[in-house]
Amino acid sequence: MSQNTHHIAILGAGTIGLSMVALHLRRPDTKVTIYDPREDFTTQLRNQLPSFLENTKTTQDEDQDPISHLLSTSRLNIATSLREAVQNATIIQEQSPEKTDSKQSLWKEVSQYANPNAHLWSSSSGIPVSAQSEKSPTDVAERLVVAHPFNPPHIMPLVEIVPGPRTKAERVEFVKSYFETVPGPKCSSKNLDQTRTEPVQHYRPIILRKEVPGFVGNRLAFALLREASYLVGEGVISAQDLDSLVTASLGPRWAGSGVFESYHAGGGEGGIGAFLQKLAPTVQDVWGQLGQIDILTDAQRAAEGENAVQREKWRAEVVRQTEEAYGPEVSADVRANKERMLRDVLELQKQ
Ligand SMILES: NC(=O)C1=CN([C@@H]2O[C@H](COP(=O)(O)OP(=O)(O)OC[C@H]3O[C@@H](n4cnc5c(N)ncnc54)[C@H](O)[C@@H]3O)[C@@H](O)[C@H]2O)C=CC1
Ligand SMILES: O=C(O)[C@@H](O)C(=O)[C@H](O)[C@@H](O)CO
Repeated sequence: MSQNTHHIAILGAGTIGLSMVALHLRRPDTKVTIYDPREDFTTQLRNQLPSFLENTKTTQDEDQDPISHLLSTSRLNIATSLREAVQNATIIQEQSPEKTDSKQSLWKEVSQYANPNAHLWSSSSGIPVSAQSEKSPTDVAERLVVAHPFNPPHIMPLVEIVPGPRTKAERVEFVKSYFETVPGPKCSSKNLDQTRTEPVQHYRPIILRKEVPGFVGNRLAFALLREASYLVGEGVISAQDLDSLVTASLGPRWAGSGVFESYHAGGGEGGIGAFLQKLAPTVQDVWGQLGQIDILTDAQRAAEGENAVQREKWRAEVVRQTEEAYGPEVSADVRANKERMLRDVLELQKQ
């Protein structure tokens, strides 16, 4: 194994943190130190991490307990404090709870113990660098970049890179080139052509040109979630039928062509310009009538009391119907099947 070029401190090893560990360990030139304050962390690590690693086949002996193998070779290390995790790291990546004050405190503590040249990455879904670095020394704002993954990062290729207004360009270039050179997951389906001789880039980092709350991926996803929730709440369609509608149309379409390329094709002669011209009345009608619903914070709900019920009546219906269709939570078997499908779809995209 090559000399460890990258020593990565993973702060927060929940859903995203563990998936990121599997992602980073696919590079032969990395070692990972994990820190998480939860009391049952080591148990959770041993129970959960192997399923992520099985997709990446990082151990030579498939029968060997992968965690013990990684710990014995020091490719994986467990820290008992944040200070221990970051003190020798070249890259520090947080996957802590999506709370601004929590991330601000984390970076402030990191700045006390980390190497002043360490790269600082946040996996946040929507909290920008400018907010996260507010309580830290200036150099944190210059080093910190959001590298927002889509779940599960050990498989999903998007890394949404969101620099802050003071993030130095070389920090952005580094995170982009790092993820571009992370090997992809193994494909699951044997009937896909596995004869490729040259590796194909798997991760697709995309750099945003300015900060916006929610970045881009989640703004798009949450716009669809809002309309979908409105339509279910109004009784127009069931949650399960809406999901089927998406997987029978938009889902497969968008696996091959994005929003604008799809409408460019849909416009026929004249492309998207013609599409927008021809469909303008219908599109404008729909845009003018999209669902205006709210999702309240606990504080807002408490403050509004009875009124809150009206503003978010859709929520109870969406939860009820989704649980009725799919059970109280997604089972491990279903999750594994969806991941297998995802790996195959991504393999097809490369062909
Ligand atoms: N769950 C998802 O689908 C995605 C989540 N994200 C983002 O990733 C981050 C983590 O999300 P999840 O993994 O879903 O959360 P999670 O709740 O599964 O894991 C968070 C972990 O952070 C630990 N933690 C709490 N305080 C900490 C601290 N001060 N230092 C280190 N660790 C600490 C907790 O013990 C927990 O294990 C959030 O910012 C979230 O927005 C990004 C993309 C997708
Ligand atoms: O959808 C995803 O995987 C990411 O875009 C997210 O950030 C998550 O959905 C997040 O919003 C929920 O934790």
